[in-house]
Amino acid sequence: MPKPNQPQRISLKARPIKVTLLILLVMLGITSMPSLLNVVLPEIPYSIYLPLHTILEVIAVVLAGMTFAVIREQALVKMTLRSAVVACAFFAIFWLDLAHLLSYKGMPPYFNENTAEKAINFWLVARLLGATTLCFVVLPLADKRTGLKQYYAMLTAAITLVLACHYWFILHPEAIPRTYIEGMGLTQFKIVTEYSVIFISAVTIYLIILYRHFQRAFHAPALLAAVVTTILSELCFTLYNQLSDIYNIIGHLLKLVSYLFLYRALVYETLAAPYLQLVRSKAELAATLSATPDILLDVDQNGVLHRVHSRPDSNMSIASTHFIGSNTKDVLPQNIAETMLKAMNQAAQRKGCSDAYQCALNDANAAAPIWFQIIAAIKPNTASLQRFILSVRDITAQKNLHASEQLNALAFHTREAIMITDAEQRIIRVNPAFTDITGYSEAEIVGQNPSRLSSGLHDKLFYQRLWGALKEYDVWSGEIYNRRKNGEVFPEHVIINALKDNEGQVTHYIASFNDISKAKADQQRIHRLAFYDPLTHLPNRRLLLDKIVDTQSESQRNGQFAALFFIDLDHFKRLNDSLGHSFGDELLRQLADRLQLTIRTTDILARPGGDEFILLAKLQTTDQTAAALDAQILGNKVLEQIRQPYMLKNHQYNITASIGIALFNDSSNGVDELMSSADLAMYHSKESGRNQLFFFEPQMQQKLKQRQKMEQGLKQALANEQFHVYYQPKVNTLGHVVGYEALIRWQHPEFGLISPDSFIPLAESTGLIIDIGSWVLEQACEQIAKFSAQGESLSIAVNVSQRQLTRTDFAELVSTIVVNSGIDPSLLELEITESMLNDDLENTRQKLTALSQLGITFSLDDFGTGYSSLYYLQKLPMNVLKIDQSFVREFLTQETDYAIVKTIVAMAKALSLKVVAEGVEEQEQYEALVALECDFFQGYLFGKPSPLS
Ligand SMILES: Nc1nc2c(ncn2[C@@H]2O[C@@H]3COP(=O)(O)O[C@H]4[C@@H](O)[C@H](n5cnc6c(=O)[nH]c(N)nc65)O[C@@H]4COP(=O)(O)O[C@H]3[C@H]2O)c(=O)[nH]1
Repeated sequence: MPKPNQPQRISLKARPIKVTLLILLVMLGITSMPSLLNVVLPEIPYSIYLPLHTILEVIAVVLAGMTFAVIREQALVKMTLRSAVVACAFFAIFWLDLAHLLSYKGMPPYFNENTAEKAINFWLVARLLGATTLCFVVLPLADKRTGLKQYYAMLTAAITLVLACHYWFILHPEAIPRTYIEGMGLTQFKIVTEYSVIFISAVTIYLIILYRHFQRAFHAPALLAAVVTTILSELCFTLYNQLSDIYNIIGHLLKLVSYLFLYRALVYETLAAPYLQLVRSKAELAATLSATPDILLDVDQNGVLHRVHSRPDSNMSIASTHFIGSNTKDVLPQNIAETMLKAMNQAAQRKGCSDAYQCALNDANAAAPIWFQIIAAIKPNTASLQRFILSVRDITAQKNLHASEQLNALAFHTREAIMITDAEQRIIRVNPAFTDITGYSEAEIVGQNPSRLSSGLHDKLFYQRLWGALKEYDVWSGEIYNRRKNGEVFPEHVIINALKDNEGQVTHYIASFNDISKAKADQQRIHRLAFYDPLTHLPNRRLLLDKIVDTQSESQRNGQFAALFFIDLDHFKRLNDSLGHSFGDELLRQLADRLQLTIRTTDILARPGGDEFILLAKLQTTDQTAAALDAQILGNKVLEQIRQPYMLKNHQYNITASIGIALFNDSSNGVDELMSSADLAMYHSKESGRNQLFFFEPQMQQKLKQRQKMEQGLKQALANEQFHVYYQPKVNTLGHVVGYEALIRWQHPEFGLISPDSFIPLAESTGLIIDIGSWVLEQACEQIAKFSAQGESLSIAVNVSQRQLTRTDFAELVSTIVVNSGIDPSLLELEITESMLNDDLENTRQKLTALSQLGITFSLDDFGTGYSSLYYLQKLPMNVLKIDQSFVREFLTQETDYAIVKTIVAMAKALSLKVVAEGVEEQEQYEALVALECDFFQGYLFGKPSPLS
């Protein structure tokens, strides 16, 4: 059965038609045989011929009429050019054949006397029209749609043709060329006309074959048979001589057969095809329904079930058939019935089909809800109650799949890059994060091997271990350096999982990774900050201590010596004070670079802070003397390098350093002890005139131990009341005591009386100076109060350390003590050394100003040993300048010292400051200083520092 939508090719498979064509060919052979053999066939008596002709023609006329009627009906439903032309042509053919039948010789007169030519004329026009129509019918053009107007125009033309034929053939036959002459037979005109019909039919056959691939609304094999039969029929009409000739009868018979074929081709097809289509559609529908997993319900607008279709194997089929006649509201769960109603309402509104509604059935026995999809469609041509076809589909699996797909998709779109490969390690999928991190789009990387990302930084062994772990444990995680599309190498933390099937065969590998460049950079930054000095990028104290411990254990193992060099720059502070901190920093940077180039790569140069550097050098010898020699050579090299001039922003600067060296070849001494040893040696080097190196020697050890003991004792000294304040008098030009300087002493139980020079730096470095300083201040204030109580207005000068001064609450601390003591603040003088004043001068100024507003006075101690900056004198609320005793000591013999003392006095006068000369030990010094207009004097000449009894 040809499919309705496929072109109907010419195929003579249709059996009856094949047989008919065969019979026709045989008939052609038989009928043409007498002509070919020149045998004269016997004539049929006209009395028999006429009724026979009449019967055949009546059948033909009826067929033509039926063709018109059926095609016309069809044309009114679906008007194409073909149906319109065939209907109108067969309307004309019906009338022309009828006229031919009625005007046949021997029939009652048809309007006037019948003649053979009159019947032939109607016949010829009908045949020509029939052949031309068939020729048109096969053209693809005939499939075009047309309208009623065109149809009626064609019908009018057909009627006009019929009327014109009647007019000419009945009233004016003489105007028509002769077709038959009694006794002579057919004229040339008649034969040519018949051949014309044959020619047109031959063209039709050609066209049928030409357009055989077109889909056409007729049965092509039957039409082909009709056209072939027409040709045979026409051939017969060219052969007869007498009207009652046997060819004439055969011709009429063939014409009838041709009409039957035509009817089959055009009419039967148009009637049968839709019916067959309907049958086919029904069968297809039945097949579709049996294949559909959906349950189909026929429900009316009230919700009453009329029909149910479900597959026999559906688990709802039995139950559903029981529901017929029931209302969905009564037999279905409420939410399902409501959803159905919603779908039906929407379908009714749309006059068609609803959306797909979803609802869940929460079955108590089921682990999860069962999901349904419901679609309603209006059932056409239903009576008063609107009916709907509802399709109910179980979409639970689909829903679950969708949910799991969504989950998968969600999991796939993480910030973590995901790469999936097949078992052959071909990448089959990557996620957007992969593209973000690597720069490769999915299209670029799919199909490639992951080695495309390789950085080349890992060796074969690395990958062997990776694949080994994957094989054994199905998982590997670690850090890999890979390469981005732009060539940049980046670290990633990756987890690779091997996925296996039921047989244990690897099907996929899934790698998920994070770009840890930033984390690594942060880690490095934190490491740098924690272990390196930000200025010089050298290891800091913490890292150095670790390295010392490592080196100590290494030395312990191999007995080789190592040396710790304490390198302290000489008078580095001067650089900061004169040129500023940025110059100081620059020098430290340059120095670090230089020393880095001087030392071996195995040596470690560190900067624990300030102007201090520590060098840890492995000496690679087990002999102490050789080690000391090596260390000395290295130390001198370092000193030499440090001594080289520095270019600091166009300023040439020279500096020296003092180095202390401690050797070790075991870990018997702790790191702290080792550091203290080197430190001590460095101090020794400083004490010995700087710019040199000293080894830590055993006798230094004694000092070191002493220092450690002092440090421990210092912590308890205040509580144990071991401190005492000594007072040294200050006299005026008349030699009268005008005040005292408070100088602390420490009465150590083991070491006896210790001078402040020995423990103040220790107190400074440990921070104990804060409490000690406050204690001295309290003592001094108490003493002033005592003087005042005795009626003596004597001032006391108290030394202030840098650590005290830098405290933010310094001013409050001092003022509280002063206020609590109830003394006249102007009797308290705070001594500040110039070297304390470089850091944050403004802050210091504010504190001193606050205290000076209280009445407290200030003196600048050790003036002349530092930069003797006028700037400080100008900025700070100073009252007194103290000339350092180093100038006083030899000023009478040393001209420069004399000049300095003289200048300082003159400068102080100019700035309205009082001058105190320190360390006056001789009468001559005193007199000379008086002559130089010094205001006050301190020294052993007037009294050593001692307790006031
Ligand atoms: N050769 C010689 N020396 C003389 C003469 N007259 C005084 N001296 C000594 O010179 C030092 C003067 O004190 P300084 O310059 O403030 O130097 C002080 C001061 O900077 C510091 N100091 C003393 N007591 C305190 C204190 O309570 N707090 C703080 N922060 N530092 C203190 O310790 C330093 C040393 O103090 P001292 O050992 O008491 O030493 C005192 C004093 O004994 C003399 O004619 N010849």
